[in-house]
Order: sequence, then structure tokens, then C-alpha cells
Amino acid sequence: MHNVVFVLGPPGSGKGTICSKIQENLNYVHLSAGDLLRAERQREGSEYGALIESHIKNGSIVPVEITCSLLENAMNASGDAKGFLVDGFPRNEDNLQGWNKQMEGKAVVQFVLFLSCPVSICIDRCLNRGQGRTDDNEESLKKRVETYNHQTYPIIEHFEKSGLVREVKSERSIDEIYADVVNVFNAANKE
Ligand SMILES: Nc1ncnc2c1ncn2[C@@H]1O[C@H](COP(=O)(O)OP(=O)(O)OP(=O)(O)O)[C@@H](O)[C@H]1O
Ligand SMILES: Nc1ccn([C@@H]2O[C@H](COP(=O)(O)O)[C@@H](O)[C@H]2O)c(=O)n1
Ligand SMILES: [Mg+2]
Repeated sequence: MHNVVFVLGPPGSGKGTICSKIQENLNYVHLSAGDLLRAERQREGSEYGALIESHIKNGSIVPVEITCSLLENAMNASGDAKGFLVDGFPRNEDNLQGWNKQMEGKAVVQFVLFLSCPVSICIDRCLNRGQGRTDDNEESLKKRVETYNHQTYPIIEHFEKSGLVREVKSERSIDEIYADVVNVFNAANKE
């Protein structure tokens, strides 16, 4: 059974940055749904390349069958770990339902780490990220934020109702955020 922590928050809230630090120090494996989709988009022979690129540019969400299979394959291919940081998933109702259907009996959700951050700060971070992402431009970011507000935030609210959400404010320095995140993981692993 895979132990999973979902990591959610607006685009640019620092999910990837914080997950890298958790992976380095806490024996969790970081799996970014966005990174897996970008790799699949580049994979020679992939039948999904064009579809994925179109969703990424439009800030819309790729059908769950594609994303969940990439996640499950990555988990199965990974060695021993305390758990998996599933970054940027589930992003909408389709992601959530598809995960529940595909991963029932194969994964347990330990908690949801919610990195909350004002949107204006998130947009500035993305525009200055400097990684050449095709969606780090004003037009795509407007759509990504809209998708976050209308489709992803309701998923966070859904988990909130089950008491699974651990919110950490991420408009602060990386060290301050990470200190709070470590406390969240320590508390969860004592339960
Ligand atoms: N606490 C922070 N303070 C300042 N800059 C930060 C902070 N956290 C991350 N950044 C920077 O902001 C940018 C976005 O961070 P990151 O890629 O981790 O966000 P993300 O939530 O994974 O975004 P996305 O959803 O678009 O993948 C990066 O350039 C990163 O270096
Ligand atoms: N569950 C997901 C996650 C991501 N996407 C698509 O990838 C884009 C980039 O995601 P990041 O987490 O790296 O920002 C995102 O805007 C979506 O188009 C997805 O479809 N499903
Ligand atoms: Mg990211």
C-alpha cells in the first residue's frame, strides 16, 4: 500500500520547491504530476504529446486516466520510501474520482499539504521562474489561476471536510515555510 501526501496550492505557491526539500530530508519521494505530464509530452512515440501541450498552455486539466497512470507507474517504479509527495494532484473532480477508482486498495492518503499564498505573489514568482515553461506567461497564468480557483480550491475544501488538510502559509521565506512543514510531517508521523 502506497502512503501518499497530496501537495496542493496555487501555481507558483512553492509546491515543487518545498517538495524537493522534504524529499532530501524526510525520505518521501517527490512526484510532480505536472513534471510527469511534461516528460510524457516530450517522450518519443507518446500518443498524448499534443493533447498534453494543449492543456498545459490553456491551464486546463488533462484527463485523469493519463495523469493517474503516470503517477501509479512512477510509484510502482520507486524503491522503498516512507511515502510519496504527490504534487499538483488531484486538481479537479475528474482527478479525484479517477484516483479513487484507480487507486482504491493501492494507496492511502496520509494528509493534504496546502501551501496557501496570495495570487499576486504566485504570479510574480511564475513570471520570474526562468525555466522556459510554455505556461509561465500572463495569458496562460490567467487561465491557470482561474482553473485553480474554480476547480482545484473546491477539492481542497472537500479534503478539509474530512480533516485532512494541513495549511502552511507560503508567502514567507523558504526556510520559514519549511520549518512549519517539518512540524506538520512530524505530527502526522506520530499519529
Ligand atoms: N518562499 C518562496 N519565496 C520566494 N520565491 C519562492 C518561494 N518558493 C518558491 N519560490 C520560487 O517561485 C517559483 C515557483 O516555485 P515552484 O516551482 O516551487 O512553485 P509550484 O507551486 O511548484 O508552481 P507550479 O504549480 O507552477 O508548478 C520558483 O522560481 C521558486 O524558486
Ligand atoms: N493533475 C494535473 C497536474 C498538472 N496538469 C497540467 O500541467 C500544468 C502544469 O502543472 P504544474 O503543477 O507543474 O503547474 C497544469 O496547468 C495542467 O495543465 C494537469 O492537467 N493535471
Ligand atoms: Mg511545480
